[in-house]
Amino acid sequence: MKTLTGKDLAAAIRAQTAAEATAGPQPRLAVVVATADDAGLWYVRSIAKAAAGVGIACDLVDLGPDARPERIGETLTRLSADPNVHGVILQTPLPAGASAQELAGSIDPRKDVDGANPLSLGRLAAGLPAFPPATAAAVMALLDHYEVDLLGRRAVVVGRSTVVGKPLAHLLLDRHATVTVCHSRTRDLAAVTSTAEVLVAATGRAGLIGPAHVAPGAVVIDVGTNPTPDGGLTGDVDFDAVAGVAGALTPVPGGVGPVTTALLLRHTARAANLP
Ligand SMILES: NC(=O)C1=CN([C@@H]2O[C@H](COP(=O)(O)OP(=O)(O)OC[C@H]3O[C@@H](n4cnc5c(N)ncnc54)[C@H](OP(=O)(O)O)[C@@H]3O)[C@@H](O)[C@H]2O)C=CC1
Ligand SMILES: Nc1nc(=O)c2c([nH]1)NC[C@@H]1CN(c3ccc(C(=O)N[C@@H](CCC(=O)O)C(=O)O)cc3)C=[N+]21
Repeated sequence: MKTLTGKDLAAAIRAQTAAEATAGPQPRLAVVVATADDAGLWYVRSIAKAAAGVGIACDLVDLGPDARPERIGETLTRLSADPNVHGVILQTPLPAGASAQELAGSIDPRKDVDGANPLSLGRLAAGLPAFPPATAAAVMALLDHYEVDLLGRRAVVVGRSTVVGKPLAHLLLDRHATVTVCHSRTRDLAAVTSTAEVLVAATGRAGLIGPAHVAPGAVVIDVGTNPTPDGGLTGDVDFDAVAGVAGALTPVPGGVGPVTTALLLRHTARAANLP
């Protein structure tokens, strides 16, 4: 079994991004936050740190956990109109009553570096240029980096969220995989997932995917980042058990996560260089 780590790939993407970011005017990413959620704030801090490392300016726009949806929408509109800002993301979770999907409609698609605007998802589905969500792009980057063949292969995605499952299904389809998307209402999940040559888990359910879910030799990508009681992080895949069946498997931490952050920054540098 091969462990598909993301750390070296992320470092390579960051190095390339640093070169792109320093070639022209400094790219600027605005991160809009309206949460007190620990995981959300951890991710925001890690974005800020990584941005500093590649020469991208990162503005945290903290509206507080009680921000009203109108204020969040106005902020996204203002940042989208600001010529000094090249990338805009809205961190989740949001205050009760605020819809991330609805609000992300206020992010200019040209600055939508995490593919959150429904227009971006529509363009992706239509095969038009758009930034895919960084996480979905990270899964593709890992598959490409490890030269996993997709043409005509059976790919199964577990999870149908707008952030991961749905956009990823489109990206895999574009690469000519035969794609099946599973979710919480899927009957006999293991029967479906065990047909996959490429299996992606993005459910937020620690250990959901066990050896019975995986075909011998399959490539398994674990998107899940689930907090453990001891303050650590674990995936949706039972790593040790599945390692005995899979041909290749991404670890958590050290798999999709670092590549996600690196690609968010790459998207920001590219947004700054759009004609
Ligand atoms: N590493 C990274 O960069 C990132 C990691 N993540 C992680 O990925 C995971 C998924 O995130 P996200 O997509 O936002 O989560 P959501 O909660 O939005 O979606 C989860 C999806 O999994 C499905 N699901 C839940 N339970 C089951 C089950 N028992 N069997 C089959 N399907 C199930 C849900 O089905 P239904 O639609 O029916 O409810 C839903 O489609 C989380 O752990 C998150 O932290 C997310 C983004 C980035
Ligand atoms: N619209 C949206 N886009 C996201 O990209 C998004 C989101 N919503 N909601 C929350 C999740 C979570 N997320 C992570 C990204 C990187 C790591 C990461 O780099 N983790 C390190 C480990 C960190 C540790 O060890 O604590 C790793 O996996 O190696 C984790 C989690 C992005 N998310």
